[in-house]
Amino acid sequence: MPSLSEAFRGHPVYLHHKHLDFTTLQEQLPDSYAWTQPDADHAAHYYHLTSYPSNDHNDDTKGVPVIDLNHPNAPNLIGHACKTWGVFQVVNHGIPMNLFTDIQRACLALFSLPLHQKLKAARSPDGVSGYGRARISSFFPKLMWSECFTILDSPLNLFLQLWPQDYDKYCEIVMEYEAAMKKLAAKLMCLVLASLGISKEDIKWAGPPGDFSGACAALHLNSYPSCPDPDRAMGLAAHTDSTLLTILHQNNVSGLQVLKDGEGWEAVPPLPGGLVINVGDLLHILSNGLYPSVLHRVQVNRSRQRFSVAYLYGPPTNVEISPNAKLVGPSRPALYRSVTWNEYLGTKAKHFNKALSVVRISSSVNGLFDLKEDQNNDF
Ligand SMILES: O=C(O)CCC(=O)C(=O)O
Ligand SMILES: [Fe+2]
Repeated sequence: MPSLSEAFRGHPVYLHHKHLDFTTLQEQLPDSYAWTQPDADHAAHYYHLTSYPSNDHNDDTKGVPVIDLNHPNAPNLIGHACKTWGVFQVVNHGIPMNLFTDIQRACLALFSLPLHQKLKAARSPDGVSGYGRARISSFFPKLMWSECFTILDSPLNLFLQLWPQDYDKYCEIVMEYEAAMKKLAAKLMCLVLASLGISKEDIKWAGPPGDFSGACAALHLNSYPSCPDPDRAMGLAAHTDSTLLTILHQNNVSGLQVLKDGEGWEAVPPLPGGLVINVGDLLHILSNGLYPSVLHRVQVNRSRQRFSVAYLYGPPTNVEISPNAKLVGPSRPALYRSVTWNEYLGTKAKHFNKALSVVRISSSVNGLFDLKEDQNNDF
């Protein structure tokens, strides 16, 4: 089985822009980072969207659902959130607060290093681990106001470059964070599957103990520096994740937005200790289109640096993911052909915003399965 690292390396995207030092760009937004003309309406200009007035009679318009993982009805609440939003926040997830404080400390230390030091751990042209721009940058003509540090498996070799003396303590934090996320992701998988009427026994790669130990994952440490002209800049452009699930921690600076069908962009406010859970493209496929993979983006602000840590979780790279048999029937044909994560990453690298439609086999059923054909999807 190819490791996730090998899977990425097999499907490179080309990030040809040279790196700029954000600390020297605090006066004026360079044209290469200006996504809108001065005075243009940001969201309407880019996505032909306007915010619709919210409908107070409908619970689904009251913001991204927040779910207590210890709630006895958690699977149903999660199912409803996945179906209507493709995203929810969880609290009472069992991850201790000090792990968030530690990982934020690591982010601050890492992104505060001088550019020449960060570039010692730069992503290689065909690789995915290390320091650089978001992988989705290659699909856009303008640059994003963000930096990303991607970690697959162990951060050791990368951190040795950044902190020849101090690498150990930061490695420990990242490894502990990854282990905690892996456990939580398995728990979330069980809840999400239960919400679809699927048991973990139905998912072969979950393994006999049902702990999903063969799962693969990557970690994105993201930094969004304060920006001199936030209305014209873009922190991270709209995309969906190529994962089953993404677990996202954000520091207490807002900026994340998700697209709610028929409503426009909605902010996902940071909750102390809360985690944002995104439905990714592979879960969309597994659910036979019942759960939309959420389109999300990040906006920046003038005065505060934002950090986020995204745990991108998927199956073993060579396992076929297809609409689950329990969700397929005469009145509900399979909407997608089966695809491995490895193959899907290749489809993403080539077709980006059309990747889901490339693996789709049936165009529409009673309007139930509403694929956003023109959305931007990426890891
Ligand atoms: O920074 C965020 O809130 C989102 C990050 C994200 O979407 C990603 O890393 O894929
Ligand atoms: Fe994302």
